[in-house]
Amino acid sequence: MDKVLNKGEDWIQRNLPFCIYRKPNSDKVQGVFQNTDELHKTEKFKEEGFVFAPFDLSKGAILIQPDERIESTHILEEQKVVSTIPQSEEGKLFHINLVCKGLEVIKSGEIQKVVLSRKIDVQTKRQPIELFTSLLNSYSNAFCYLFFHPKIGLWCGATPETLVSIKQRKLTTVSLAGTLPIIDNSVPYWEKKELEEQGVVTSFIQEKLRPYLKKIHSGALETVRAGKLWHLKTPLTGELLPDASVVSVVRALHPTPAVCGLPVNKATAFILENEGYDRTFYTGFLGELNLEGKKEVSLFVNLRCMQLEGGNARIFVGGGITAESIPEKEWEETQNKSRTMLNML
Ligand SMILES: C=C(O[C@@H]1C=C(C(=O)O)C=C[C@H]1O)C(=O)O
Repeated sequence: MDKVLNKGEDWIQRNLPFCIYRKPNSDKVQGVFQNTDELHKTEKFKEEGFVFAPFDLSKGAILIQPDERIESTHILEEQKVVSTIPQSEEGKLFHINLVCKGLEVIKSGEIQKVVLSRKIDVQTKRQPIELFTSLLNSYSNAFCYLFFHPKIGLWCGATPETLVSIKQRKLTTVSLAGTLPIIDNSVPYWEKKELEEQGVVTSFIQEKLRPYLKKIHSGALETVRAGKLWHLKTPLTGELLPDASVVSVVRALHPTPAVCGLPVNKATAFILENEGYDRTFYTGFLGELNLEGKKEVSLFVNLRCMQLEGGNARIFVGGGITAESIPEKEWEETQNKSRTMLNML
């Protein structure tokens, strides 16, 4: 077995914290391993390590200290595993009611957009390293990871969404929203609803970043593939002003309306009151923090992910609700999104 995967396996056996991961379109698998089971947190994002932050950032972002770091090259293999797990209709009524409630608040004018989500519990016999290998082979353009901390749990995912990357003071992020299933590989026709929804996310990010950047450049709107789904994406770049800190940028961006809603405070309150479960680390973010002493970060939004516990896999899925949303379609969208992880089990 590959040395990074081997070490991950070893760290699970030894009950020690680590994250192994591969960045989008890279063949490099990297690992950050901590030698004690201490739970470290970061508030200022100035430390070196791997950060794993919850949706509710006030609960504190976890930091894995880079006591050991290794990397290797992963050669893609054809993915042979095809899931036999059927899609369940469980939770449909609750989710549809939740979307209807969201729509009422949107129609009252109090909220413009809210991202509503749910969890799906399924049994699996697959082992964490085996699952991570399947993610690597199936989702080459995603950020694939396997995270473990004995005091937090075991998570894995293949996210299509960058929160923010900062290299030599150059900032890169994306506005990602709008979802359609991939059918026959043909590029989809985007309706007004999706285009508007994604436009709102783009404007929010631009506004939020303006105080920290010299200039902000928006690239062309693209249709991108994430597993069996299409999304709309606008790349955004800029140069950080000399006094702009990483923590201020992260706090300005998180949570974006792609995972929370608008206005952020009201959408957050609606989510916490009505979703009926705790998102914990789903729609939080994760990634490299100042590794090798460089003031560089590479953070991704924790989407298309699941938490593994014993033989249970808890998959998390959600979607943006706006005035034009149709509850039944929103349910289907979460079903489609769940396939990204379900197909690995
Ligand atoms: C919330 C999720 O995805 C987010 C919501 C999207 C949407 O509403 O269309 C699209 C991509 C993500 O920004 C998820 O995958 O669970």
